[in-house]
Amino acid sequence: MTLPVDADFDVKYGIIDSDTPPHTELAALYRKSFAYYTFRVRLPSTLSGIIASLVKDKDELIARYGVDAGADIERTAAAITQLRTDILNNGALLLFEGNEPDTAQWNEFLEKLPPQKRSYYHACWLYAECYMYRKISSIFKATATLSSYDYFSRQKQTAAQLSTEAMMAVTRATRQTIRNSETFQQLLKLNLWGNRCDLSITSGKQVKPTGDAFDLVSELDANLLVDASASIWKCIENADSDSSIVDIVCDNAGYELYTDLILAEYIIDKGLASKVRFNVKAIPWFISDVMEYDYHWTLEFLAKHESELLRDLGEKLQKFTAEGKFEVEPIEYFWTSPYEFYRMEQVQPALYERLAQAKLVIFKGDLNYRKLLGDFSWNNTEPFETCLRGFKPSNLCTLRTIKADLICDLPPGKSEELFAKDKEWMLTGEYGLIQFARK
Ligand SMILES: O=P(O)(O)OC[C@@]1(O)O[C@H](CO)[C@@H](O)[C@@H]1O
Repeated sequence: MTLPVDADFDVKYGIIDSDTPPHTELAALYRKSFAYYTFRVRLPSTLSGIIASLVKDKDELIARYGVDAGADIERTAAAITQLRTDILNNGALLLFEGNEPDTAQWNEFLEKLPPQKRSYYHACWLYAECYMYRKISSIFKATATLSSYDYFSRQKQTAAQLSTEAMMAVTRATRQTIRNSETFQQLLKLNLWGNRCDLSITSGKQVKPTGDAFDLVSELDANLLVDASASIWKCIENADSDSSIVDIVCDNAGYELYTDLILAEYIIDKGLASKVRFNVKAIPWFISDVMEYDYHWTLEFLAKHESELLRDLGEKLQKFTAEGKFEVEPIEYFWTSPYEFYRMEQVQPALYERLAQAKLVIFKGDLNYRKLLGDFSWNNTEPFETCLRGFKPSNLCTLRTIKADLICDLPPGKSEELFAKDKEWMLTGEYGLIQFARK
């Protein structure tokens, strides 16, 4: 984390020169936090990337959306440049104006924030970062020609294409599997480490999965700091459960989504559930998050692949989707709201009740982890249950590679040991967690 040296900035915006204090909301207010680095460096770079690709793809966009798109591209690039400037100047989190389905919910949320906490550096990190992605979406939605354009789609598709080798190796290794705890735990871990390939952590730079995925899973066991995979197996193989549904709350497209599909295929093939539901994002989100279109694009990518192995897999998964064994859930704006999950029952009771139908809910990735823990600096040994603050619609687990400075449920001394080796160990995605909470 190389930070810009600008004492004036810190003085002007009241930045505190410390880590996030214990038991405090995470915020870019703390100079030594990852949130500060995110707002000073990562997000401005993400926005520059969007502007650059609008300029680069202008002709293609005009060919696709018509000549009026030319002016919309100019306006959009200007609005995103403004957003970047606002972030670099600790601007306010203003109310949204468009008539998108979630505008009222967002505005109600923003209006309830204390006025002194309604700016990028003073708001809770989770709120301010979600706000930025919602704001980008509103800029595109306000145009006549680009309102349905997914400005991250090319990056997501490239990520999938770059993963072909890894996909072939994993597909080959999983055509004949056994229904047992060991195999299930391996696939769960494969799925966990798939979360390393996220584009928002690199501000959009591609990450190519290399090496044999299953060898890597074994090698990475030492980096798995909490491993509740055996308890998750017990939960899912339990024949007494009334429910036969597993929910996956998805994170990234590309290789990670592929590993979600492989885990889901196993769950269906081995009769561990009759349906796997995929919960995807309503708007382009944290660069690489899965939207409904990405799900179908990925199945099509596999089904039309030159490799017979991937083609067979793609066709099988398309059939699962047509038969309702795999289901993409209807658009749900709660996932792209700023709310922590402990507030779901109150804010979006229908979603809470829907998750309660599942025998297991799998939360993927770092941002979902932040929402489970509520972007809060828990003590690193505090129990997962405590940190969920009562959120437990069903049995739930989290598969998260660690890319942000919050954590819980570690064995005493572990965090200190890792900090002694590398003071940035929480930011690299090299370490992972599989945590579980029984309903
Ligand atoms: O949810 P994901 O894809 O695993 O990670 C999202 C992420 O890159 O974005 C956040 C910061 O911008 C971090 O919490 C995390 O590193």
